[in-house]
Parts: sequence; C-alpha cells; structure tokens
Amino acid sequence: MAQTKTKIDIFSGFLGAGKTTLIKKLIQEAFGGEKLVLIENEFGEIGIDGGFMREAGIQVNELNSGCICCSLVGDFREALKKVVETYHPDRILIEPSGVGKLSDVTRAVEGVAETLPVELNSFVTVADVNKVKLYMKNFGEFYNDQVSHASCLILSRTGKASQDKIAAAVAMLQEKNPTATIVTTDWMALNGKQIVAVMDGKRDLVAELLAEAAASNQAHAGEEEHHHHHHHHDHDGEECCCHHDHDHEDHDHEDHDEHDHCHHDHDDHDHECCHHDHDHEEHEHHHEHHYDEHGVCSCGHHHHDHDADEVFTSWGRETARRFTREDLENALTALDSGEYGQILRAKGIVDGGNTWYEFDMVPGEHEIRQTTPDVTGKLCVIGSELKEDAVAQLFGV
Ligand SMILES: Nc1nc2c(ncn2[C@@H]2O[C@H](COP(=O)(O)OP(=O)(O)OP(=O)(O)O)[C@@H](O)[C@H]2O)c(=O)[nH]1
Repeated sequence: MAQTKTKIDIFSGFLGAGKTTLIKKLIQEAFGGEKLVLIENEFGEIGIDGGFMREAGIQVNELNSGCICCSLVGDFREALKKVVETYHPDRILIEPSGVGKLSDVTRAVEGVAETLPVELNSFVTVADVNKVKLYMKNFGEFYNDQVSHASCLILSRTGKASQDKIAAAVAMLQEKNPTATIVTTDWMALNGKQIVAVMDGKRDLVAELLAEAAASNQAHAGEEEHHHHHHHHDHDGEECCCHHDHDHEDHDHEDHDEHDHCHHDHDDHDHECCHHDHDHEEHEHHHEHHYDEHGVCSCGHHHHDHDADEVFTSWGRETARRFTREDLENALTALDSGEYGQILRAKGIVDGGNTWYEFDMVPGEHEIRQTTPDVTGKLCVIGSELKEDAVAQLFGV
C-alpha cells in the first residue's frame, strides 16, 4: 500500500500580516482530526507565538536562530526532515519568517520532497490590505517575492477597509501575480473550510512551482549563474567582500508619494566594500553602485539577494518587569512615532500585576489583550534602522 504523503502548506506574509491568526482559524475550522505540525520560523530572538500555539496543543518547532532565508539550507531542511520522520503528520503547516522569501522556502521544501514522503500542497501569502503599497515600495525585494510566488493571496483586515482600498490593493497584487486567487472577503465572514478550498484549488500552479524549484535546486547544485537569479552565493563560495548578496532587480523607480521613511543605509553593518553605501531605498534614485548591465558593481563585485538580517533588525528581551496597560499604550504609541527607527512589528507578553497582557503592534495600529500568565515576560520589536538602546529604554528594561 502506498504511503500517504504528508501535505505541506506554507503560510507566507510580511511581518504582522496575519499569518498566525489565519493558521489558528484554519486549525480550528478546517484541519480538525488531522495530525498537524506547525513549523514556525520567527525572525527575532524571542519566540512569542510558540507559547500561544502550544496552548492549543499543536506541536511547534521554532527556529528562532535568525531568519529562514539565512539558515535555510542547513537548519530548515533538517528540521523539516526531523518533523516528518518523528511525527509522520498528515499535514505540516509552515509559517516562515515575515521577512523570509517564499521562493526560498518552497525551494527548500522541494529539496526535502525529493527524499521524503511529503507533497507541497499550497503556498499562500497573507497581505494586510492597508500595507500593500507601502511594503511593495519599501521592502519589495522580500514582499514581492512573497506575493509573486503564492498560489493564493489572502488579504487581511478587509473588514474595515474601503472598497477603493481593497480594489487598489488587488490591482497592485495582480500586477505582481496575475494568476493567484485573491481572497478579499473579511475572514470573519468566511469559514476556514472555504479558505482551504481556495488554497487547494491551484494545483496547476503547484506543479509549475515544483518545476521551477527543481530547476532552481539544480542550478544551486551547479556552478555560478547569471546575476539576477535568487541565489545565495554565500553558500557556494561567491560573496561580495561585504559578505552579503545584493540583488537589485526588485527595486522600482516609483516616486515617493507616501510618507514612508525607511532609510536602509546600514550604518551599523560594514557594507562598504566598494565604498558605496548599500542603501536599498536611496539607490532607487541615486544608483550609487553604478551597476553595469551584468549587475556588476563598479567595485567589481556582483550584488545579489539581501539577507533579511541586513535590512531588518530584531530586538528581544525577557523581562520580569510589570507593566500597566497605560505603560504599554504609551510605549506602543511611541514606537510608531519614527523616533525608534521604522518599527514594523512589536509583540510580547508581560506581567501586568493582577493580570497579564499580550500585545501586537504593526504600523498604525496596536492591540493590548489580557491573557494568562507565562513563565516570564517577553518583548520583541522588529524594524529597519531600529534604535535598540532607545527601545530598551522605552520599555524600561
Ligand atoms: N482586525 C484584524 N486584525 C487582524 C487581522 N489579521 C491579523 N490581525 C491582527 O494583527 C496582528 C498581527 O497578526 P498575526 O496573526 O500575529 O500576524 P503574523 O503575520 O503572524 O505576524 P508575525 O508574528 O510578525 O509574523 C494581531 O493583533 C492580529 O489580531 C484581520 O484580518 N483583521
């Protein structure tokens, strides 16, 4: 009798998009009775979601050691293999880091699928309807990869969004991914089973992606390749002298019509091999690297993909400090001011004295909820150009 394959579903999406929320909904409403394993890869030093999921009795394997795209070739494949061999689950849900590239994850899954009884079932990307434009522009290299490689795009927060906002988001997403089904209905109005039916509906795309991933895996195994492929040369020996890949293909030339203000000049990283700042946003306009048509910088080096940890910083602390709701309100409001860098995500769980609080923050909104005690308080803040000392001071830790 043929062995039943473990289905793998990947839930990609930028920081704070709603991946965990969606996964929880599907676990409750659609995957009942199945033996599930959730693999989370949080970008950050402190895993917050793991505890929440454990409460629901779901096996969680956290890989907090940086982001998935950095540790992909080693850790991630190993973790996936271990999970399959140890638990033989019906389904593995993978939640990559919000700043992971979906193409990296699917490639790794495909690598594992060659030797284990697993099949890539779906790869969805959750996108906050309010942030599509902003993130496409500022973090396109990561964001657009997630959008363009998805078999299904699921918009979050559409319940409160205007028709125009939703239509604009859909148009931008369709430009990057014309074939994916886009779920625009507020999740609250849908049953998880309806969402899963859409996720499962794009088998032709799965086949396409598998073929693409297989070809890409082969290319990885081979020697050097053309500059615009999404390859990680740090694994096969070709690095820029700054030890990072640089890929500029996703940088657009749109004008700055939003008030977004991220400046990726990487002051705290030594990226000046060619005596130019590797500034991801500014060179949309200044082209300080002077690339020729082969993608070779004037410093004589190829520049390829950025690793997430070049662009995003995560700050995390475990703390026994007590916070009132007001303390948290003030801190989360201050985080959104721009004074602490461009904060993209904050979450945590803290002792509130008579109760405990957990909180979530994405640009423009935050939420504080009462919760049950944890073993200690945890704080996590992710952003670009994060002022870590100031953040620590803000939380008084
Ligand atoms: N109103 C509303 N809030 C949402 C929706 N989706 C997510 N949220 C809220 O947004 C915050 C972040 O959601 P998560 O599900 O943790 O997002 P995530 O993509 O897992 O975030 P990371 O942990 O950064 O990877 C939480 O406070 C959610 O309650 C939605 O569709 N509507």
